[in-house]
Amino acid sequence: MSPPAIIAPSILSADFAELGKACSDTIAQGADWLHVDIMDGHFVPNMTFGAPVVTKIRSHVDRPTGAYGKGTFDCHMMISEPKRWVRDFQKAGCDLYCFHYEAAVDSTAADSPAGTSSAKTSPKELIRFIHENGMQAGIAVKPKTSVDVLWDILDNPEEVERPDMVLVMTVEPGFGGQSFMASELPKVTELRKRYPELPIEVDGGLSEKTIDQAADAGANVIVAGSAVFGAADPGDVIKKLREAVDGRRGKL
Ligand SMILES: O=C(CO)[C@@H](O)[C@H](O)COP(=O)(O)O
Repeated sequence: MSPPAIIAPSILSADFAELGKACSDTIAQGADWLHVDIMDGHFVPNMTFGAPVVTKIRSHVDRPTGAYGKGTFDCHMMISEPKRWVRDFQKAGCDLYCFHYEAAVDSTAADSPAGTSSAKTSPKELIRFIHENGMQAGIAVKPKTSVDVLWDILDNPEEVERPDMVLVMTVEPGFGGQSFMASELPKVTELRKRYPELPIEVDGGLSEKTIDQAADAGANVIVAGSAVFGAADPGDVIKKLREAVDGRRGKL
């Protein structure tokens, strides 16, 4: 059976002037995780914030008691040098460090302090490094990246080098409020067929209007920014997203 729904509102759509309160309110309204979008202005054409802000908002939400637990900080690293920031984000309170496949394999990444450069770091090595630093590891793919690049990584016999979650982007990363790309769902279908128990996250354009398609494909970790933070009743939206996913468990 596919894993249960995990609803992870993206705080990119929250009021940044009240970010700590937005985080605690959203968890109180029924969210499981908080999806924390980290953008460097290089890997994506937008910037958000770094580890110091994560440290501050972390104190507004109780830490999860186990893997995938309530209060998980799911940090989506839209950055060119994912290895460089692993230790900083672990110290800041990140629980799940989700890097982009495209950034890990891009050997044109800028120079970094010794031992921290992402250049020539394979996804497998990076996953191992994230695990060694006490976090769960996620791997994300942009819309133009084929899901075929993931089979070798997911089938790795070395458990410490296998990701705990795959994130399939359903928009081009960089901004909230974009239209959902249903064209990305065959990736989710294929992942769910091969890995019945793998947490599969979808991110971008998820709402009450698009959740049924994503849930039918087999996604169980649902990121929603504008749909949650723009709602009159965020708790009701979170509940409906959860019902759509959990209603399909056992039928996929
Ligand atoms: O990673 C991103 C954007 O790059 C997302 O997390 C968005 O923040 C989701 O926002 P909505 O599409 O749900 O408004």
